Amino acid sequence: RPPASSRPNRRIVPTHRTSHRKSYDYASPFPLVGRNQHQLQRPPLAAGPAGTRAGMANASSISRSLRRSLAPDALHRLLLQRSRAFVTAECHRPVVLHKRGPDILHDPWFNRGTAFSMTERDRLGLRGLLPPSVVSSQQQIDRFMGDLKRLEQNARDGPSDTYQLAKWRILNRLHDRNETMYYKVLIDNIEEYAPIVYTPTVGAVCQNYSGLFRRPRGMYFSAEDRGEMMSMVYNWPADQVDMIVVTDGSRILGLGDLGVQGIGIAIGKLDLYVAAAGINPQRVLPVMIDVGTNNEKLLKDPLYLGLQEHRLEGEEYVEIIDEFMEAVFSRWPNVIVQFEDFQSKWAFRLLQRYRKTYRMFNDDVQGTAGVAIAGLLGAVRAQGRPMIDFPKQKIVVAGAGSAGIGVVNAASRTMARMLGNNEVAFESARSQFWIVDAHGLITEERVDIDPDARPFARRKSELTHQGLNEGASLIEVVKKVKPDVILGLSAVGGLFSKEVLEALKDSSSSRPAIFAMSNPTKNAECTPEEAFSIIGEKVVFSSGSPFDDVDLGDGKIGHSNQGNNMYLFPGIGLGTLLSGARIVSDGMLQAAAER
Ligand SMILES: NC(=O)C1=CN([C@@H]2O[C@H](COP(=O)(O)OP(=O)(O)OC[C@H]3O[C@@H](n4cnc5c(N)ncnc54)[C@H](O)[C@@H]3O)[C@@H](O)[C@H]2O)C=CC1
Ligand SMILES: CC(=O)C(=O)O
Ligand SMILES: [Mg+2]
Repeated sequence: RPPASSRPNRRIVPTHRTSHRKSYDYASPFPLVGRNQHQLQRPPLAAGPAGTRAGMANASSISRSLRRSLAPDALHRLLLQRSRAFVTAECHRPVVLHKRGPDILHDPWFNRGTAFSMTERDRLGLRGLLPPSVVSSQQQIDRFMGDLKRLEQNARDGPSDTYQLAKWRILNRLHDRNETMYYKVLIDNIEEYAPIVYTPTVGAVCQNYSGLFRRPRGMYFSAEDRGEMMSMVYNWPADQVDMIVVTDGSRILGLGDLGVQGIGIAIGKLDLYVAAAGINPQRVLPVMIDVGTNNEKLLKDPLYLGLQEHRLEGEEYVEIIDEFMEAVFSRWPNVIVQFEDFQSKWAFRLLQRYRKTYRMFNDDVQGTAGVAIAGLLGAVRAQGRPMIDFPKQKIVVAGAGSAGIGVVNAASRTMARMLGNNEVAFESARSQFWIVDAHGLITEERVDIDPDARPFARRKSELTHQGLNEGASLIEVVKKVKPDVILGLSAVGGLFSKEVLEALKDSSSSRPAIFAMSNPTKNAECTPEEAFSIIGEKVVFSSGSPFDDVDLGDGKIGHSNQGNNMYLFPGIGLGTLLSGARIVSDGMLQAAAER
């Protein structure tokens, strides 16, 4: 290792192979960081204070008699001059670096983080281990200072948000230092810290990721990496990877397109794989596929760490995902890939494209459905009815995206199975669902109906009988249908308004159920306080992000349950891994939900 005085400015030369070492002698015109850039980034030089290594080295380079004969300020000037000459000379000598890839990123002597140039990333085995954007050291400092200052400001959710982010940061730092200890803390306190490493705090983390970014975790594949992915996967240090959670950042929780910052959700989900399913932390890999972002704010943000261009679409997009899948399965043929928070149009298409070939599943479509079915069956039991009554439940679903349609698809199949698994059973099961999206009730009269929603569009004949029309509002639907359950996967906070909840009082169920499943907390369709205060203690309540139970007085508690795919995906991954299943089938998810 070089002397302390010269560390930050040394040029970095990979010498992991002897052949490289030979060719990189000091005289060679080494094409590393451009020399100019290197000099521009050099901090001002000064003699180290007496007593430090740098100071001692320089002081001892002046003879004792000269030191005695000089006035203190003259001696100081001379020291300064000599130390400059020394450091400047040192700066021009390349560092002989015996490390590659993550080892460099974890070494504070050599790590430059996002300031590593693309050529350095290629030479040092770092490609894919950092977000794609290359920033200057000044930008790195700006990001750090912004983050430091943010602690003093109120973030999106008010003061408590800042506090949660601070907790996340402390946990994250522990993860950087000692992963075993991190997971022990998480496992022993899972109820307390799941809301920090996962929803809701992970939402704020993703929103602020470019500011919070310190050390990269996971891999980044960008549109610029086309044709390189097969070799890039070998930059990951683990020979065995069991679980990958991949996102393209296009729909992070209910927060929309967060681009490269969505990596936070993949990290959070994998934390739960380790803490809840006992997957070896050395065998998990969070992945971000950066194909740009359509978030105008991020496109203009100088600190944004992803590609600052609009999202790729169409075949170009699919080719990138194809290349990624081929690359990871070629290096780790037994890996399981969980797709997470892809916007709905791609969630369904990619699931259909890969599900029969690769060990993969889509958590938002399939994991959410499994958890919702488990909750719906629990609600039947809470009504004191036998499970076989499930196909009689009337369910209104607000939201027809990947999650809403995923739930309706899978829940109707569960009903149909209970009814005999034939065509009549499917038709009967279908008619138990009313889907309302941003344009109201979806019926077969809907123009440009989404093909995934079409099978569940209400038939014209049913509409007259029910007194409903195409596009009917959620309130109208709840009033007319008197559902047993209203289930929100709309990402619209407060959608289950006072009027909707009042209408639910007329439910035909003895214990109507409300599943306000949208995340994070602010996007919940209603709070448990609202539900219990309007409908009363008989309501069964569950939400995507955790809420406290409600004190109903007289020693009664209104239980606030959590309905989140986190109760399912770790088990799906673990089960697939242990069973050696070649694909993740619908049957596996149904079985998991029923268990
Ligand atoms: N609790 C859980 O385990 C999970 C929760 N989610 C949450 O579900 C939400 C939606 O996710 P995606 O389906 O992927 O999103 P998406 O954006 O594809 O779908 C949202 C749907 O809500 C509809 N919508 C918008 N405004 C509406 C309104 N006023 N009334 C009724 N419907 C309205 C839209 O038309 C669209 O169909 C997100 O907030 C996400 O966090 C998603 C997966 C799992
Ligand atoms: C929980 C989850 O997967 C989501 O909100 O997208
Ligand atoms: Mg999700």
